[in-house]
Amino acid sequence: MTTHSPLRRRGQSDGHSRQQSEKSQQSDQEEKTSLSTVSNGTQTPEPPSPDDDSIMAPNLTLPDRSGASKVNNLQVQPVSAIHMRRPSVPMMPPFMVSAPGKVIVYGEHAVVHGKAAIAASISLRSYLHVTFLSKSRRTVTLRFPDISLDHTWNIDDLPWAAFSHPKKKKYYYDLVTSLDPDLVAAMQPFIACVSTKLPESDRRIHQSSASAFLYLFLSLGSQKSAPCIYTLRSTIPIGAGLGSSATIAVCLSAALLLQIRALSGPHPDQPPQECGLQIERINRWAFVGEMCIHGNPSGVDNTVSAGGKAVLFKRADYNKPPVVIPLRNFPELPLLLVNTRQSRSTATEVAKVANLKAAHPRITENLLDSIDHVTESAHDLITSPDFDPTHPAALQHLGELITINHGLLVSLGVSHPKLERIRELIDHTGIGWTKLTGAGGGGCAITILKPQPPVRTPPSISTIESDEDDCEIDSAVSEPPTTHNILDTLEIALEAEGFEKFETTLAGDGVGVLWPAVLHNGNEEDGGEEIDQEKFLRAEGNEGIERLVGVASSRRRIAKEVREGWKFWRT
Ligand SMILES: Nc1ncnc2c1ncn2[C@@H]1O[C@H](COP(=O)(O)OP(=O)(O)O)[C@@H](O)[C@H]1O
Ligand SMILES: C[C@@](O)(CCOP(=O)(O)O)CC(=O)O
Repeated sequence: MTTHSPLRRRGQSDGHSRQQSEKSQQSDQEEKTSLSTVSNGTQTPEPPSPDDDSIMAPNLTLPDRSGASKVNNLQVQPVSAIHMRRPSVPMMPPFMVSAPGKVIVYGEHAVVHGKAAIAASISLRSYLHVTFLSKSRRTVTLRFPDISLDHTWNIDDLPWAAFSHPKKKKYYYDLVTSLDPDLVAAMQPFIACVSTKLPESDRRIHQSSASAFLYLFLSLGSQKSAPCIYTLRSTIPIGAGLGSSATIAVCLSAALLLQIRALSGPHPDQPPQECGLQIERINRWAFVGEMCIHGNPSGVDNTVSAGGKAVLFKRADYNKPPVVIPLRNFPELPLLLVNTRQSRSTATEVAKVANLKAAHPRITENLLDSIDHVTESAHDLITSPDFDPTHPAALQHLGELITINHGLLVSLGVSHPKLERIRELIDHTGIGWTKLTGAGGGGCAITILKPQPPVRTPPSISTIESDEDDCEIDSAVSEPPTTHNILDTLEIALEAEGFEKFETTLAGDGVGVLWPAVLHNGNEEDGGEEIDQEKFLRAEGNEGIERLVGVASSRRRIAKEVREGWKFWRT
């Protein structure tokens, strides 16, 4: 099948959309730049027109409204098959977007006290698949199997009047920094009916994801919005400090903005400045989605998720927006991420540090200052003109800062026995430098991996007891170990203690687009493998998701290599 402008309907020309006439009314410079890029005919997707009877859709059974998580009995007709029968009918094939999670590499907690922090994207990602339905459906469905959410609204019932009222209407180019209480109230009945039969805690999770979607859908769409199914799956553990909620918000923002043709590209030769504008627009609306889930987010998670790479983040004055400086030179370092599976509350951990500061002001302030120096040192190195991330001394420097930062966080009292146990297991292998990431008190630890296998023979991990004195070196290991087999052994040890290990990279791409949802996996029929909703839902676990739609090329070792089909805005 063709991959050229698949969503452009017959008879439509560039630059005559509803959005473009809206655009002509606004005045800010950012929009003027963008307007010209859209009308330049970049591959900006076209939305379906509700008046266009020619739009065909996959033949989906009606979604289950019971809130059950099971995959419905979907009968998705391959787009190419429909094409063959009715070549003259324009099609609305599904498309996908994807956004990465994040880790705080240096500076958590200190950042709460006005110091800088560095956060970077990771290669664990959320993937959103958008399936178009025939216009007669008039429904929009959220299908989020990770949290067992499956809910359908009738588009015509939604509170469009409230959201399109001239005093309330926000456009895709607007900067929205707070949720409008009247709009939240208008939306509330449609959120209250989501997953009503579930226990309170689960219902809250469902309803916060649903409200992020609905607020964006009602703000960016119109009553004429295309009936669609939004299916989301993620390889990011939820609530482990990896910014899972921000990835949902970024995916929804990007998908909805693409559907209303408010974005240009992405395409490989798009100028970086133009790419930056698209990312900024996605990020603005992702922040709105984050506010629906979190109330008062700092904005760092959605910024890293939308733009990828890394940022220096600082909020000296809580009455002003944070300072966010992109770190384009941040190296794509290999990273080991271990989830303690110990739930924690960010608020509790932040309060611990505040209490320590009240009890020991000078000492705590010195610890926070030292963390600031750690972040500053990493920042100075990364931004120095002769920085070479492949140079062992540079990596050693960044690694040592990781170790120092962890020690300072321990002193602040925000580690946890499980985090210390993970650090102990990893330190004994000598494969890298480990610290807790995020709030601590549970959550995740990160290890920046050394490029070469360690020269010394590591201990057999099973012999590492919690007490350091009991550690024994297993001299039976005769072959020099490779990083690969150390990691395999480590995985077994970590899993045996209930931890979850992920191998990922730091500072990769931000939001990505797969338009249409077709991938070239080497084993497909002519033109690529179509990713329909059914296939996407059937992919087993994180590995299945990565194998089916993952952005990383199997030859990922080559920096920046992504799977053919996925496109990114790169600045
Ligand atoms: N895979 C997912 N599917 C649907 N919703 C998700 C998913 N991941 C995260 N969310 C939403 O984000 C919320 C988690 O946010 P939070 O507790 O801040 O964790 P994190 O630190 O991972 O962002 C969930 O309650 C849910 O509303
Ligand atoms: C402890 C803190 O610095 C980071 C918390 O990160 P997370 O909630 O674990 O992703 C708090 C904050 O920056 O808001």
